[in-house]
Amino acid sequence: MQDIGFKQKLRTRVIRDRAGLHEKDRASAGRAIRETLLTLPELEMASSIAAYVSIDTEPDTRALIFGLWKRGAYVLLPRLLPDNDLDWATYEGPDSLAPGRHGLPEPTSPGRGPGAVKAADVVIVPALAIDRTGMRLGRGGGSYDRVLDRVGPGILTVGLVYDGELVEEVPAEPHDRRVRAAITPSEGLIRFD
Ligand SMILES: Nc1nc2c(c(=O)[nH]1)N(C=O)[C@@H](CNc1ccc(C(=O)N[C@@H](CCC(=O)O)C(=O)O)cc1)CN2
Ligand SMILES: Nc1ncnc2c1ncn2[C@@H]1O[C@H](COP(=O)(O)OP(=O)(O)OP(=O)(O)O)[C@@H](O)[C@H]1O
Repeated sequence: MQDIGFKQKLRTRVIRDRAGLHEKDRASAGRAIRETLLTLPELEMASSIAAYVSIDTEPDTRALIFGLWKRGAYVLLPRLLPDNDLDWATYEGPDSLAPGRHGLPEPTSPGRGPGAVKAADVVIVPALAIDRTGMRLGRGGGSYDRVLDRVGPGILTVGLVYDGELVEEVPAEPHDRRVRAAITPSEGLIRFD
């Protein structure tokens, strides 16, 4: 119970700190993260990649998604379902997104079901904070805990955070799932196992 309060405090702190960032910080963080990802061997070899379209103050992922698609990868993007689970559909270019629930930019192509993420070779995950064991704090819908549960053991799951969001400890509840790596703009890729 104490952990739930701590989780909410950490979430509020990160969201407040992110609100102080400027558009250029978001863009430059996105650029650094994209550079790291586009040159990562696992990404270069991946034929199918699950990603997400950045919103608000998240590090920008649009150029990353476009870059992956341009080089011929099959990019899966989430669609938020009523129970906060995620459906997956393919990115078909910048004009193939439209606002869904909460105004999230979502793919307009047909949904392939929550299980479709199992076909991804790499899964790129949003996060507010990640600790050095890979424990991750999200928005609180539990969407990605379900996603990470479905993904096989050999698949790279990577959370994208700003510098300073790689923290000492993210409090964990039993349903929480770890990512195998994180990327920060300054440190690049950090693997946890
Ligand atoms: N870019 C991005 N896409 C994502 C996620 C994410 O964290 N980032 N998600 C990660 O799981 C899922 C969407 N989850 C979301 C859940 C709530 C809100 C949201 O803004 N909700 C309220 C504010 C808070 C609230 O009332 O609870 C709102 O509409 O204002 C947005 C996304 C899937 N897609
Ligand atoms: N496998 C699951 N099936 C259904 N509900 C789940 C599952 N895992 C977690 N949840 C629910 O979702 C909520 C998750 O809260 P938590 O604070 O852990 O989310 P989060 O990991 O920070 O968010 P997200 O993964 O959406 O970014 C809890 O209320 C939990 O009961």
